[in-house]
Amino acid sequence: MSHTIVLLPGDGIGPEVAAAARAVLEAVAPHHGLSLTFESHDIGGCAIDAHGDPFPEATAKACATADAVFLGAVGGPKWDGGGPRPEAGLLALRKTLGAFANLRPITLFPGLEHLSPLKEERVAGTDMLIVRELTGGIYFGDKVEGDDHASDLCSYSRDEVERIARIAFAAARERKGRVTSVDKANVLATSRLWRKTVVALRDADYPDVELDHVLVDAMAMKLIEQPSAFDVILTENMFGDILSDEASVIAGSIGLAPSASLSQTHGGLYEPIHGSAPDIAGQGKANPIGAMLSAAMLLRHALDAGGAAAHIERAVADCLAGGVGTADIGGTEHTDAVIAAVCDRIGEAG
Ligand SMILES: NC(=O)c1ccc[n+]([C@@H]2O[C@H](COP(=O)([O-])OP(=O)(O)OC[C@H]3O[C@@H](n4cnc5c(N)ncnc54)[C@H](O)[C@@H]3O)[C@@H](O)[C@H]2O)c1
Ligand SMILES: CC(C)[C@H](C(=O)O)[C@@H](O)C(=O)O
Ligand SMILES: [Mg+2]
Repeated sequence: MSHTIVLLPGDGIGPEVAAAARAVLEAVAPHHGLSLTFESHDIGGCAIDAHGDPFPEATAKACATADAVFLGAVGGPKWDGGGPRPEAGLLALRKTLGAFANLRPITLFPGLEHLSPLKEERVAGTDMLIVRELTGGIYFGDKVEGDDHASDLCSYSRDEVERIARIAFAAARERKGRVTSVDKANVLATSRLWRKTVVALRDADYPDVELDHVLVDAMAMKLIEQPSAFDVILTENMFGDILSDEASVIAGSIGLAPSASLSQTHGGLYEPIHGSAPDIAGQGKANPIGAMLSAAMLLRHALDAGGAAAHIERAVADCLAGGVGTADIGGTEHTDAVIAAVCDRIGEAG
């Protein structure tokens, strides 16, 4: 049986890293008896330019029927001057797929400890999973946008909190058994509902999982103070967005960080956590590793192909340990050379 993967390269470095995801998927597939079919569609700024819409109907249809969707990145200064926003296309995609559970693993690769802005002894042992709620909160509440006044409503229901918390508790059981829930319960009503719901769920269904709560401002500090203290970090949409960029740099570079956005009704959406990086687009400087590791997450979560996922992850780790890399991780290679090195390694280790 062939699996259909929709590629949404998007804008800026999006096409460069989407090519990396496709390359590793094509390299690994024959070793694991997988047959993959790829389709590419427009989203974001390029879709505004071509169709006047950041999330065209044809893209929505293709994504809905695909086994999984891979997205490069959207956005850029070209579309910042008013009119439709590229980012609206990504938010509509996440909502349409019901991709509520955004998993952002932050792993320190052996041999890359020196890249962290933190001292090596402080960063050693860092291995955390950020579980970010992705289809609720302030991103999706009612908006008022006027010249003299604007507002964004932040709203969460108990059900929305419970379903993302279940993902975090289940993940913790497969890891070190600890969840840190991050909120702003000293100020926000949504955070107080969040905390109450998370505590009740843990007590009822996950009493074996250790749970603590940290306010988001303190969390921004603690991540830097002691990143290795954390196992699973559970948080709402906007806090997760911010903390995951911070955490990615602790492990060396935002270019290394992958993500999976899981749905109850679809195979999910897979994307590196970085953006379209207009400052380096088209120069061969984009680190493709986050995209490749997102492709591995796609294999594991959407296609139940854990062996193929681990095959990509081993090839990536071997190449990084061997000093292959783009400038953001201290290397000298062009994006395409990193892609070629990882694909060669996949072939050798087949
Ligand atoms: N998922 C997405 O599509 C997504 C995510 C974040 C930002 N964005 C959009 O991207 C645009 C640019 O946003 P930004 O500059 O704040 O964030 P960004 O993540 O694009 O870039 C931040 C910094 O990280 C660097 N960087 C990012 N990815 C890299 C990679 N793979 N390799 C090497 N360096 C990398 C960039 O060069 C830049 O210096 C905005 O329009 C924003 O809305 C999109
Ligand atoms: C582009 C933007 C809508 C997006 C987000 O905030 O979710 C991005 O920052 C991310 O982290 O995927
Ligand atoms: Mg972000």
